[in-house]
Amino acid sequence: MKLFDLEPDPSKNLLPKDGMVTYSGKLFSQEEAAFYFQHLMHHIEWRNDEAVMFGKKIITKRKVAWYGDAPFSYTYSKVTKHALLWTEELKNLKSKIEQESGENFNSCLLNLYHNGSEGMGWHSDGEKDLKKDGAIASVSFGAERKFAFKHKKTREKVDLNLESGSLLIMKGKTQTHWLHRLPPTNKIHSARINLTFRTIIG
Ligand SMILES: O=C(O)CCC(=O)C(=O)O
Ligand SMILES: [Fe+2]
Repeated sequence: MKLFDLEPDPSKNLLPKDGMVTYSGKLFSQEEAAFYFQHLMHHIEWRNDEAVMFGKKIITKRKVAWYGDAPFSYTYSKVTKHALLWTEELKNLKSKIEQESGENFNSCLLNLYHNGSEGMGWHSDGEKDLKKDGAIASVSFGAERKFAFKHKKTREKVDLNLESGSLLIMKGKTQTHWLHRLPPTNKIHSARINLTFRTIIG
């Protein structure tokens, strides 16, 4: 019997309804997480993200990169991007996440937040290029940040902390009924890298 609820339980749904979010906690040791953080920081082709907001093209401070099985084109924040082909390390990460989640992925969006001033606003990942109700696996390395969900109708909120080396999975109707965000904070002065493994349909 588990006496204390300190360990994350990957079979527990964190959402009260209308979707499924599970948190596996730290899947990677501190050494592995440090290795991947450094490796990704230096070897990923990071670019400032372009988005269209209120009809104007803006460039975000956050950096992004997009990798996959094939040079897919993908429309995100109203701008079309093309995937680069997997690196060895990304392939290794993908197979570990596939084993752990029992899901398959064919692409990955990476985000680099240089410090707490950079975040991502409320959104859901329901773009038409994504498999409908497909699982999205989110892996974090570096600074621990808060992550939040908000129900689109009832406005109920669910928050959690995403630790370095951790895995979060969103699936089922989550993107239909819930928004999520990475809130900015003035308490964090170091970088975080996030990878979201996804399934693109051609
Ligand atoms: O950085 C994160 O944890 C989430 C990123 C995200 O929501 C996205 O890329 O769609
Ligand atoms: Fe997202």
